[in-house]
Amino acid sequence: MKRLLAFHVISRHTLRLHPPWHRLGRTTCLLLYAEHWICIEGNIASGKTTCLEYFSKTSNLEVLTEPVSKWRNIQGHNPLALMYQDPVRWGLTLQTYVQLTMLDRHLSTMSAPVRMMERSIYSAKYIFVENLYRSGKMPEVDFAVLSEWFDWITSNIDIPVDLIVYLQTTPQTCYERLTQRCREEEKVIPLEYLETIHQLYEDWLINQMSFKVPAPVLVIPANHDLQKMLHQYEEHRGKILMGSK
Ligand SMILES: Nc1ncnc2c1ncn2[C@@H]1O[C@H](COP(=O)(O)OP(=O)(O)O)[C@@H](O)[C@H]1O
Ligand SMILES: Cc1cn([C@H]2C[C@H](O)[C@@H](COP(=O)(O)O)O2)c(=O)[nH]c1=O
Repeated sequence: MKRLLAFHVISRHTLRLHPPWHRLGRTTCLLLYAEHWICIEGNIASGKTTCLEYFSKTSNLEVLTEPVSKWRNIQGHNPLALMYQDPVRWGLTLQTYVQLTMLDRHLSTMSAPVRMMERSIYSAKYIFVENLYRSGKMPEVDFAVLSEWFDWITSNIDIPVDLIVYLQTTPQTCYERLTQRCREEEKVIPLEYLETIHQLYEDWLINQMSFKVPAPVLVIPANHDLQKMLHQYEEHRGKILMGSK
């Protein structure tokens, strides 16, 4: 039992950064693989936070929401609002901070064997940085700096992801939910923006033709009303939490 508790506070990256982890007992090493890391992915306002909220009532499960509040307030500045106002000028600023805060989430000490996290360092790069760059709103040099940072992080630090749950919606549904949520910074978002983000997600996770997918993908259709969504989460509970069929 002691070993089990000890295991909970040792994450894989800690072991990697502080060798020699191979000296740990055999039991500990076996238990390492009992960890289960799930990332919930989807377009803006697709229902990720709502999904996390629902699963947060599950025992032995830790939920990590996106650090949006940090993106809206760093020492009194709002890089999220700045980016929407002037993406060419502030895209790098926001995305640098997103990358840092996502990495911090990935590396934070686990308090339960199952961890469910909203988005990931991967989608920040493959969806949002990529979108800024492809749409001509991120200068080439900014994209190069972010890309080198991302490549360094992902080749030198172990970022375990065991399952990606993709909440698949239409851009129109997200537009309606986003309008209803009414986050101040996002009032300038047009439907076309959500269409582009949607396509980037589809190419990454469904068509798997743009970037490496770091884990198996479970697709959950997410246009449905809340009741049906909760029903679907129950249906998929085993698959999501344990990776079982
Ligand atoms: N299945 C659903 N049907 C209708 N509205 C929903 C549904 N899921 C979430 N919402 C609402 O849509 C908005 C965005 O949901 P949220 O969970 O914050 O999305 P995300 O975290 O993906 O941005 C919120 O106002 C939320 O209450
Ligand atoms: C990861 C990431 C997010 N954003 C923006 C997109 C949205 O306006 C918010 C996140 O809200 P959501 O409801 O959880 O989708 O942040 C961004 O601009 N860049 C990013 O890398």
